[in-house]
Amino acid sequence: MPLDRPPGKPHPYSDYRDAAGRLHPDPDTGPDPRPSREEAEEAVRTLLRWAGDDPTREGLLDTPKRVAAAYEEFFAGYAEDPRDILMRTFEEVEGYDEMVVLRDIRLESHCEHHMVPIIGKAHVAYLPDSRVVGISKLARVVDAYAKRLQIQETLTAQIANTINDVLAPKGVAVVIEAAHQCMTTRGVHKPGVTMVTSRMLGAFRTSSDTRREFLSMINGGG
Ligand SMILES: Nc1nc2c(ncn2[C@@H]2O[C@H](COP(=O)(O)OP(=O)(O)OP(=O)(O)O)[C@@H](O)[C@H]2O)c(=O)[nH]1
Ligand SMILES: [Zn+2]
Repeated sequence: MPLDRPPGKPHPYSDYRDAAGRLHPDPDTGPDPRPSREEAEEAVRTLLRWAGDDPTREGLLDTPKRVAAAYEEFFAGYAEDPRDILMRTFEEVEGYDEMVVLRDIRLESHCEHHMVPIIGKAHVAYLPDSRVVGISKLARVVDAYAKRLQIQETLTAQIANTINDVLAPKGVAVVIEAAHQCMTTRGVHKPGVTMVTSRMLGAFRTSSDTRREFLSMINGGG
């Protein structure tokens, strides 16, 4: 069955969908299969040699295995469909039309330019219309997108757009504040710099009162 994959994304496993919109069941055996674990470990040995070390010395023998396991954690988001996370538990509610805000969600991601950590926090809010989700699901959506190679702008927009699409709320707001290790431990070497990005949709975009209420809540005023 032909799989619909957005252009310019070589291995976003969670975006492999069949014609019915279902995720491809197994990216390891599907078309354009994922490299094997052995190939990944061999690539780590190559990088170790390139860095100037000896992958056969005792301290490095298990390193390729550890790095592959760490990559499974860092990039677990490719195997997740953030839309499913939200669809699993949404409920219809009546009578609650106030803002729901989850602030200070720990964020761990990796920059797509240098593959080094982006560490910070995300604040997510929505104004329910008829659907609400278990709040942990908002944090899971943040993780599902964060555990991929990212730039912060894309990450921010993906989280907001997904919540907007699935919950169809009156509005969504996402703010991310993060430090990029590619700016602290290499390159320009500027520790203490925080990048702040936001995406406001619906009422958060059109109503300055709503936006202000959200910003005051994430700044500790709520
Ligand atoms: N807009 C944006 N830029 C990012 C993000 N993460 C890293 N960058 C920047 O991406 C840019 C990549 O620039 P290049 O000139 O291609 O790479 P580079 O030579 O390694 O750049 P330097 O970091 O300046 O040494 C750098 O300016 C990074 O600071 C992000 O999330 N958003
Ligand atoms: Zn970077």
